[in-house]
Amino acid sequence: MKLGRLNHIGVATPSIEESIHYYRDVMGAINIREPFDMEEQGVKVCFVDTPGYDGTSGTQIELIEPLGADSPIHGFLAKNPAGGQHHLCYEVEDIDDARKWFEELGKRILGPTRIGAHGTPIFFLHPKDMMGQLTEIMQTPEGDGYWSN
Ligand SMILES: CC[C@H](C(=O)O)C(=O)SCCNC(=O)CCNC(=O)[C@H](O)C(C)(C)COP(=O)(O)OP(=O)(O)OC[C@H]1O[C@@H](n2cnc3c(N)ncnc32)[C@H](O)[C@@H]1OP(=O)(O)O
Ligand SMILES: [Co+2]
Repeated sequence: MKLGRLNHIGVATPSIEESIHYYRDVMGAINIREPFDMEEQGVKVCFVDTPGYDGTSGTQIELIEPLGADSPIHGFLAKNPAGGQHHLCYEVEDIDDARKWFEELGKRILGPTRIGAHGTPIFFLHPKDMMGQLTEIMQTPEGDGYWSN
């Protein structure tokens, strides 16, 4: 398996609205995308571009706020009420190959492969098997050209 780009840093927050003010007014972020709900994933999501992000490549901050009683990030926010760094998301060329790779290494995969916030297949790896880091693996969007260079 080949490690791809760091697509985004997931940052849990009790309030995306408050976090937008922070990234805009304290951190001087220029491009803050429209928040959107992902009910099936139990989160409201808002992407903040970091310098160098050009719409397809570069790293974004992915702000995530709990959505619904079953949100998977309630536990994290109970332990970290102000929020904070929640997960890292790396790109891969083929999500099925990557899933097989981690399964063969005995890493716990959290739930099924499903469609993530960028509209491509993703899965999560348990932090306890990944040096303490909740890790999201995401397939690079079609037509991106990253893997053919
Ligand atoms: C999909 C849309 C979007 C995208 O990019 O496409 C997203 O990224 S959505 C992100 C939100 N969704 C998820 O995080 C799904 C995967 N997460 C989970 O299944 C849970 O959050 C889980 C299992 C990682 C943690 O569950 P819970 O909070 O209920 O806590 P546990 O007591 O079960 O945790 C066990 C153990 O892990 C530690 N932990 C929990 N969260 C994290 C974290 N983010 N980073 C590092 N470690 C974490 C927790 O403290 C426990 O450790 P212990 O030493 O036993 O206390
Ligand atoms: Co994510």
